[in-house]
Amino acid sequence: MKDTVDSYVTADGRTIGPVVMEMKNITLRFGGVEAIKDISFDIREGEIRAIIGPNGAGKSSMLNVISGFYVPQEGEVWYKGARRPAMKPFQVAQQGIARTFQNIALFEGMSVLDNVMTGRLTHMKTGLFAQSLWKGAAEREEVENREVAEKIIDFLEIQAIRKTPVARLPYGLKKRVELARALAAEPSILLLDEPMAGMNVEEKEDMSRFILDVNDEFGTTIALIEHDMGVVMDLSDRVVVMDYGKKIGDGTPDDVRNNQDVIDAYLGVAHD
Ligand SMILES: Nc1ncnc2c1ncn2[C@@H]1O[C@H](COP(=O)(O)OP(=O)(O)OP(=O)(O)O)[C@@H](O)[C@H]1O
Repeated sequence: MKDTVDSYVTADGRTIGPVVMEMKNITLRFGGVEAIKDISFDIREGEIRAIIGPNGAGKSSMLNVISGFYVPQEGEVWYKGARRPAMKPFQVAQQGIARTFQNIALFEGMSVLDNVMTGRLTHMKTGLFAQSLWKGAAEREEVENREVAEKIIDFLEIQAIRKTPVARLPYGLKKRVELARALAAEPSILLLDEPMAGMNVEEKEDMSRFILDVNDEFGTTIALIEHDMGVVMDLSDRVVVMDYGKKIGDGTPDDVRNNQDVIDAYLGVAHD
């Protein structure tokens, strides 16, 4: 039912809209290695969609296809009802798709606020030339960008460290700053690359809460990849499971939890 209806309301009262992104028969090779083998799935507006799988399953490769870092040899990416041509990552970002990275990619010497401001770059219309001609527009833009950045900093409860250089922050907070920077782009789809990796239990709980709050408050569609099946089950509306580059499960957390192929993959049952 959920695959065909335009929109539906979840048990916790959130509205999940129609399909916003569709991966159709994606195959990605690195030389002789097929990292993704003929995988199709979709992402609906407003949902939290997880892609999970054991080590080497192809999750990062898939996230990199969505964000434009890799162009698949076969298959199509459809976004907002149109086939997306091969694009550079910055063009994908301009289309409203923001991401975080597994190995935090922040400017360590810059303050939290300045890092979050870099997330506004895709929104900056006034180039250097225009700025020199028309200072007023550039100033207005700066004020607007700062307001968005400050709102997100408040929302993610990192006001107290807004002036602190990122290098001085513990790992869990750096991950939160990275989330803030991605959100500053006001994305339609937010891609999270193993947002809970390397975190302790408390930090994982915090991150889960912020992901849920972002989705609820801003209505942001979220697609995340995660190694650990447990942490995403409570968080996600639907889950794609990959193993050895193939899709072995796709559905609600309960669907995939009861899927024998998924159970085998996580228990390390031998493959043909
Ligand atoms: N740039 C690359 N060049 C060559 N092979 C690659 C490259 N990136 C990934 N692979 C291979 O593609 C397969 C899928 O890797 P990928 O990193 O997408 O899996 P993953 O599910 O994200 O793994 P992990 O959970 O360990 O991060 C692996 O066999 C990997 O060795």
